Amino acid sequence: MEAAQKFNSFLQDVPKGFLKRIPLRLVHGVPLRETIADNWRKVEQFQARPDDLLISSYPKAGTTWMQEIVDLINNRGDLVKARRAPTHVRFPFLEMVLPPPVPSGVDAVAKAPSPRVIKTHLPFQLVPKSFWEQNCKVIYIARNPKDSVVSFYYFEQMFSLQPEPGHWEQFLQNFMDGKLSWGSWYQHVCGYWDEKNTHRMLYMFYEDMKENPVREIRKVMEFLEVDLAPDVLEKIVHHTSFKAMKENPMANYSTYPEALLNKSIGTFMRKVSSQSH
Ligand SMILES: Nc1ncnc2c1ncn2[C@@H]1O[C@H](COP(=O)(O)OS(=O)(=O)O)[C@@H](OP(=O)(O)O)[C@H]1O
Repeated sequence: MEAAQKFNSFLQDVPKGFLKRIPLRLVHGVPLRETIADNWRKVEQFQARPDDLLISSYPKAGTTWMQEIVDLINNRGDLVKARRAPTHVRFPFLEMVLPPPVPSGVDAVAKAPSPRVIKTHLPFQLVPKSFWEQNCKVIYIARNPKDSVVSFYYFEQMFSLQPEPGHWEQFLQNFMDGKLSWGSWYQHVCGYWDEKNTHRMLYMFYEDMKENPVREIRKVMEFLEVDLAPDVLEKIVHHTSFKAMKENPMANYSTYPEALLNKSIGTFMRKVSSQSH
């Protein structure tokens, strides 16, 4: 909890006026928040280490869910260790830029001890080259576009730095045109799919994880080369269920600063949609 308090306390020093919705700017043809675009050189030049694990997805595809699964696997099902800090503190978000003095994602990764588990929403072509040079493992999660865009729409209303989502019809059109943050859903999921056999990549589907979590978590264990007893696997399945994570303040973003995530509008984990079963 201490780490979360530190993260939140940074925001008390943020000058007024920094907490506002930020327009997007193209970075190599991909729309990103201007603050991310301004910091782009640092992201591009990021130096990965061979034992870094990258967890990547288009926004709202189940990144947080995968982060929790990976953390519990890495900690052999130890709940106390997995609850040492909230998601956003446990896993630095590579391209994230929050108002100063909050450290950027690149700076947070640099401070994290190895082996590092790093989050990104960058499309394949924007992932820093060093990840591939170092032959890092990557877990990619894809979710169907309908649920992704609905989830994104609600999230954009809550997250105070993202552009105003506006009316649903326009938001949906922007999604289909690849004009939302992190670009085209289609190019995102296809970009990683096309490269999945040329890199150490595990390509996962949100819907498969819902359908059969035991089977899918086993895949992640194999990929991470961790063998766990059946009862530990069962424990991980239980603690990474939607219900358990929604009730876990270290996994449900309820500790995220109110100034950034307006929780009076909704919750990070909304509900399990019908398509997701
Ligand atoms: N355990 C579990 N089971 C099923 N679904 C889960 C789980 N954990 C997170 N979620 C849902 O994933 C959505 C958030 O996706 P991300 O974590 O990728 O969001 S983010 O882009 O990193 O902000 C968001 O989807 P919606 O509820 O549809 O908005 C979360 O509820």
